[in-house]
Amino acid sequence: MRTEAPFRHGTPQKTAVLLVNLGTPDAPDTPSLRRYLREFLSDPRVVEIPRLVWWMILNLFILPFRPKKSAAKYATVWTEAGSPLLAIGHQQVARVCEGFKDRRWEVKVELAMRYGNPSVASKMDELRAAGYDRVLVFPLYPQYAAATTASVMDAVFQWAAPVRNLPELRFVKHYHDHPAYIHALADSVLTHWRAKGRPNFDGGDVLLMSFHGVPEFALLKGDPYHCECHKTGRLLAEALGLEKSNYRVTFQSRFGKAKWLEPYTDATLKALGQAGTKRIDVICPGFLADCLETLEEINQEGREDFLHAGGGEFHYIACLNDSDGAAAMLTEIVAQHLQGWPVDMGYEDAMAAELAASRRLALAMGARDGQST
Ligand SMILES: C=CC1=C(C)c2cc3[nH]c(cc4nc(cc5[nH]c(cc1n2)c(C)c5CCC(=O)O)C(CCC(=O)O)=C4C)c(C)c3C=C
Ligand SMILES: [Fe+2]
Ligand SMILES: [Fe+2]
Repeated sequence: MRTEAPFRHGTPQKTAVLLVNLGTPDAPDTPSLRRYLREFLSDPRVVEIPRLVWWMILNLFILPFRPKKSAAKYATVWTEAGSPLLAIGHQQVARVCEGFKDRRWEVKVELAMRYGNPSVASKMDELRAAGYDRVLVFPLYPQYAAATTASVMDAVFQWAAPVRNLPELRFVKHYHDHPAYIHALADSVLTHWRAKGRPNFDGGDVLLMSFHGVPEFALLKGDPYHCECHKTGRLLAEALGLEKSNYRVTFQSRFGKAKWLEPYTDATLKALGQAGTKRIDVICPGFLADCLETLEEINQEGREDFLHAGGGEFHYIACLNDSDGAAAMLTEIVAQHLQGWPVDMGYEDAMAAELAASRRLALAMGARDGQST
């Protein structure tokens, strides 16, 4: 148990939300990748192989080779603001803060990464030191998986173990079928179709929904991830008015030799290309933010697989990122989970927020009027 500051009576009740995503290396270079992959792949939630056997495989066969290859891939998607996953995460935090201001809510929003920086423990420490006595932990994965969502929960419990005076804690488990999530996804597809034209589904075009894979044994051992991905796929197809033959649900990013959830995205892309499919649109609904797995694996490698195999047009539909749909959805889901916790601003802050909101509205209307002339 750690030594803590003495308890004080009468401290105001404050609420915080911690958005958590997977994590990313600090830089697209081999040492950073080795550090990141060591932490990520040492998590027993991620690789469920007996520890001693896995320790040998990881240290003898993976960490000497994979970091260099992965660093080269990260370099192709790295931006001036750093890793896309982290940079977009910060934008998402800003959008949720805006959403709260509009609701006249005073809720602190922070971002943490399950692996790498900023760590879950460092953010929980900061929140506790600043007196946040209620924390909603929101793993940003729409579909629950032990390898991702439960691992975020583990990180919070590990942080909590030596703490005496714990904050109240809540967790979002998943939102794979939340109407605001499905609506945001459908809206992003429709926006893409408005800009690029709607695929000719009667002519065999396909909307491919690619989710990150997990080993097949996870499904057999009771992990709901596979079912939740399929439910998201079905609800998105319904929202778009698609027939079953118009879309596919596939799984990407296979790691290691075991059988993973099928059908695999890369094999499907090649098969669709070989079948002479004229156009496919690819969306990755399981990723809230664009990252290596979407920008490199799908939009670069997947595109090449499809076109090389003889496919026609390849369209990549970006993740929800910091879109209005993502902002509305995140704010809505957080609001539902904060019920009963103190969130309201004091009078003066509420007035300032009112002013800022009317300024934003005036600016938006000005921009709209400017566009239409
Ligand atoms: C969206 C959900 C994710 C699940 C489920 C998931 C499971 C999972 N992943 C690996 C191995 C790797 N994943 C890597 C990158 C990566 N994975 C996710 C998301 C899920 N992973 C994201 C968002 C990212 C990208 C992070 C970024 O910085 O952009 C990597 C690292 C990259 C590489 O070296 O290829 C590995 C390795 C396993 C083993 C697993 C489930 C059991
Ligand atoms: Fe992954
Ligand atoms: Fe299933």
